[in-house]
Amino acid sequence: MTNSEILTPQYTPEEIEKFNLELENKSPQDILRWAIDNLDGLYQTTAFGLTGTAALDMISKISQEREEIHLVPLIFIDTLHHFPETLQLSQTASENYLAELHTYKPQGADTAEEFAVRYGEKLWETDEASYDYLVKVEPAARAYQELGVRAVITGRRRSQGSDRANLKVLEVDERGLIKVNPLISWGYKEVKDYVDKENVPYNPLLDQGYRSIGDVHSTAPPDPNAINNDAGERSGRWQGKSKTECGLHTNYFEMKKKFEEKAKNGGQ
Ligand SMILES: Nc1ncnc2c1ncn2[C@@H]1O[C@H](COP(=O)(O)OS(=O)(=O)O)[C@@H](OP(=O)(O)O)[C@H]1O
Repeated sequence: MTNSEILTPQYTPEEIEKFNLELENKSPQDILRWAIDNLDGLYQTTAFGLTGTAALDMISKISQEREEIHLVPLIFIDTLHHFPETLQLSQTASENYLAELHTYKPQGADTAEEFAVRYGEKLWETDEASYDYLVKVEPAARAYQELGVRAVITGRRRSQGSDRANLKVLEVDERGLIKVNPLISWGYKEVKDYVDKENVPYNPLLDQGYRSIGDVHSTAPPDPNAINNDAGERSGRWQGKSKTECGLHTNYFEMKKKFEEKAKNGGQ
């Protein structure tokens, strides 16, 4: 762990707890207004999932009501294994909303082929933890450091279940990074209704039955019975495995330590 990876706190734990009590019953828009007004170094980290695009639209409307041009800048981690539809949406959505987009990729690879040459074929099958570290965790940490990120808006919601069921509006991670979850209390249908009503651009794969969209090799449409059912929203991810998170929202220092120890032992 290097000291430069630990952020100076913006608020004490007691203040964060107090803000959480105040924000718990607020609308996503009010949570976003609060975040924009009260957090330094604020970015939106998004894979352009339905929740993230809804939040982007809300931020754009807040900027309009305040007659401000600048939106919260976006961070997209291009794992090199996304669907073409997701990559296209990252371009069209950021351009439509005039939002500054910072795209980060794994170190030393620009394409899936280059990634395979450098780190091994189908690394997600042979060493999933190292894959997660290389494609998401390390690029995100690099983005946070290079851009001076101190707080991020995420698209996680309680209704997505598993580890997310007990989310708080504000969380402070092990680095001191503040994570804001503005749509925390919305279900899938509420998000979709908002997106439809406000004509928010969304991933066309949703119209083919997909719900939660990550890498091509670990994403499938959920069972049709789970469609529009909150519990099933993320059931198309990592099918047949107990895994429910990609590492981005897991303890950073633990992920990094495991990866570095493995690398030192020649990947064993
Ligand atoms: N590749 C990438 N780049 C930037 N940010 C990302 C990425 N993957 C996940 N996220 C952030 O995590 C939110 C939840 O994503 P998912 O439900 O797809 O789960 S997972 O993180 O992939 O496990 C997701 O919400 P959305 O904004 O709705 O995409 C983001 O805030």
